[in-house]
Amino acid sequence: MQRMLQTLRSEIDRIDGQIIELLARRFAVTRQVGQLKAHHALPAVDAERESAQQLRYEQLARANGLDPALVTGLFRDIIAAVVRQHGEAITPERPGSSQPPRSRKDHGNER
Ligand SMILES: C=C(O[C@@H]1C=C(C(=O)O)C=C[C@H]1O)C(=O)O
Repeated sequence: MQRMLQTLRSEIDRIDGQIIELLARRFAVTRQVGQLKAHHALPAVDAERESAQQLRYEQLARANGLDPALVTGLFRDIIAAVVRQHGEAITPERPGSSQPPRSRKDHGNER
C-alpha cells in the first residue's frame, strides 16, 4: 500500500509541475497582452472576453467531468492576478514614489 501511495503521489507531483509550467506560460502571454494594452492605452479588463471565457471554462469543465464552479473559481483568481499586473503595466509608477512598482515576485517573499 505504501508503494502504491508513493507511486500515485509521484504522479500527482509530476502533474502539479506541468500545471505550474502551463500557468507560467499563460502569464508570459498575458504579460504581452498587458504591454500591448499599455501601449495603446486600453483598459486592463475586458469584461466581454471574460464572459466568453467563463462560458468556455464551464463547458470544458463539464466535458472533463469537473465541477464547473471549481474551474471557474480557479480561473477567476488567475484572471484577477493578470488584471492586477496589467494595472501595474498601465500605471508604471506609484503616485508620490520615485521607485518603480515591486514585481509580484517580490510580494511573494513577504511574511
Ligand atoms: C489577457 C487579457 O486581459 C484580461 C485578462 C484575461 C485573462 O487572463 O484571460 C482576460 C480578459 C482581460 O480582462 C485580454 O484582454 O485578453
